[in-house]
Amino acid sequence: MILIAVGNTRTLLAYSEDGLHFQSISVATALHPTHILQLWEQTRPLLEDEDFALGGVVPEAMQRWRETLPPGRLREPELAVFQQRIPNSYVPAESLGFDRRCCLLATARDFPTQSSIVIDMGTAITIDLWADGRFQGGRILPGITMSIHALYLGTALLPDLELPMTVADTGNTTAAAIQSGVWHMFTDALLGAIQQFQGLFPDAQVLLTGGDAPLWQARIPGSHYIPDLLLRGFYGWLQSSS
Ligand SMILES: Nc1ncnc2c1ncn2[C@@H]1O[C@H](COP(=O)(O)OP(=O)(O)O)[C@@H](O)[C@H]1O
Ligand SMILES: CC(C)(COP(=O)(O)O)[C@@H](O)C(=O)NCCC(=O)O
Ligand SMILES: [K+]
Repeated sequence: MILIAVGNTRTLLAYSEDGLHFQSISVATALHPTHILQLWEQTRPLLEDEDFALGGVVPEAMQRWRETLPPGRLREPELAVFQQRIPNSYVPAESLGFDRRCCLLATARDFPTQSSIVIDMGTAITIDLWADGRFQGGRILPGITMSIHALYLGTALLPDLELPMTVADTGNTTAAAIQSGVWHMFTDALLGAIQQFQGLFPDAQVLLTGGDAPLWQARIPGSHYIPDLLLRGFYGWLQSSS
């Protein structure tokens, strides 16, 4: 079975035999599924009767996948299984993002009794709290690239910068000032959320994932970077669905 996880920027295709180790590729979500499958075949040939599992947070891109893949070969994970595994008060229940669900499922399975703060640094950033055997709720922030781009779009004179950034406490060029502002905004927002959540649940560990997580890990003391957290949760979700 090939897992397809559609994020706002990147789509992951992955194969695993044990749910812990993944062969995967990350491609632009904007590409057509036919093109993405061609790229996948450079990693691992598709079987004649290959099964697929689809989840994501971009309805239009997911619809393209449904139209491209043979109907009998496509599974989508069930909300009821998530609701049973992850008690929560999110309303409406179905609105919680697929990526957040997957990360919570993997966290709850690996650390059922320990509190965890799950930070997913993707197109947007989510900070979700697993504690006392339930999803306690979380925060949604703009992502790093999106924030830098928003300064460019909303002003006449600010340039569009690319990651990674070099950062000073005080910037003495426009670029350095933007980098300093964005960097400190996120460092302070993440450290502040961690401090508040650990005030509620002192045993809470910090798990980091998502495309921008490697850039930030060094700034978050004691955090654990888990690159495949979403895929691990997605895989486990499908196993318990069948
Ligand atoms: N090749 C790449 N293309 C675009 N963004 C990338 C790439 N590599 C890393 N990134 C960074 O990763 C972020 C997207 O992270 P990801 O977890 O893939 O997002 P999503 O799940 O929202 O699609 C972007 O904001 C960008 O800063
Ligand atoms: C918050 C998100 C945009 C993050 O997605 P990403 O940036 O990683 O692609 C996504 O989880 C989403 O669209 N969620 C739906 C709303 C919610 O979770 O409440
Ligand atoms: K994500």
